Amino acid sequence: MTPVSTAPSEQAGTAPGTTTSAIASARGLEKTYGKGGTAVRALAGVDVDFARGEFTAIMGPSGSGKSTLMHCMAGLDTPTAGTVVVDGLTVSSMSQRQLTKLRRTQLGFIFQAFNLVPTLTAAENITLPLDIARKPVDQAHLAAVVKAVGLADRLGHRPSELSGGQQQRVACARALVSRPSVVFADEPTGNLDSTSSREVLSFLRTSVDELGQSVVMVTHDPVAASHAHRVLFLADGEIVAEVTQPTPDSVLEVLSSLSRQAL
Ligand SMILES: Nc1ncnc2c1ncn2[C@@H]1O[C@H](COP(=O)(O)OP(=O)(O)OP(=O)(O)O)[C@@H](O)[C@H]1O
Repeated sequence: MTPVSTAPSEQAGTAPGTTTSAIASARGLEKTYGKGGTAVRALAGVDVDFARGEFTAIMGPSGSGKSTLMHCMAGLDTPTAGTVVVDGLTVSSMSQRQLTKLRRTQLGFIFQAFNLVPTLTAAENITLPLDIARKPVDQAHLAAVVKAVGLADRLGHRPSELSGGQQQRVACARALVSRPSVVFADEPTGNLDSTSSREVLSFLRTSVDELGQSVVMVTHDPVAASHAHRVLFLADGEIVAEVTQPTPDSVLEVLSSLSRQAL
């Protein structure tokens, strides 16, 4: 597919999706599911950099490879070819055991389903990854995260006593409490109303701007993507465009251009 026009990237001459100061990168990333006549090429040689201390959104039509890219970056899926490096560690050559440790200690995850443990309080859910990794809780950082998500008065509640938006904010706090190298969020607002979505997205942005976090989010929603610093667009398993300082309108414009090219 021909690349659509993009906003200027950080460096003149830089390919869409690549920057200089990266917390996570992929080079020549390919993923093919299945074999022979039924094989599906989900990623067709992706070069991408996710900048340190930035909020990056990944968009693209259904089936363009967004989740596959995120899963390969986060060690949840194994690439067919290419390399993935996260915070200096070569994820693509790790054993399953090393990947489990990486996910537990270096990465944070937020999914569309909140995946909270129903019998634990909000506070216990937030510190669960540290408890599992047997790491001490940095009380000052925990307090900062809890304050940023606005959950200080809900910490003793169980998930069933919280709204969907509050549950997702607990999941966000859980993803951030261990100061991961990168937080990967897959459609984090897919189950939320617009008010709760806005709260979760502004919290993700705050976690980047004020707590120095790096966040990568897959979304279908141009309004959600406009909270990011940069939006990457996938089509047919390739990065075809990027927009910096996105607005809902600039994101929609690129999406419409991509669907016109697909016709
Ligand atoms: N486990 C799998 N086995 C076979 N094919 C798969 C598998 N996972 C994904 N695919 C295929 O790979 C392609 C990319 O899928 P992927 O889920 O990454 O796309 P996506 O952009 O996240 O889509 P959506 O927006 O619908 O979630 C699709 O054609 C999909 O059907």
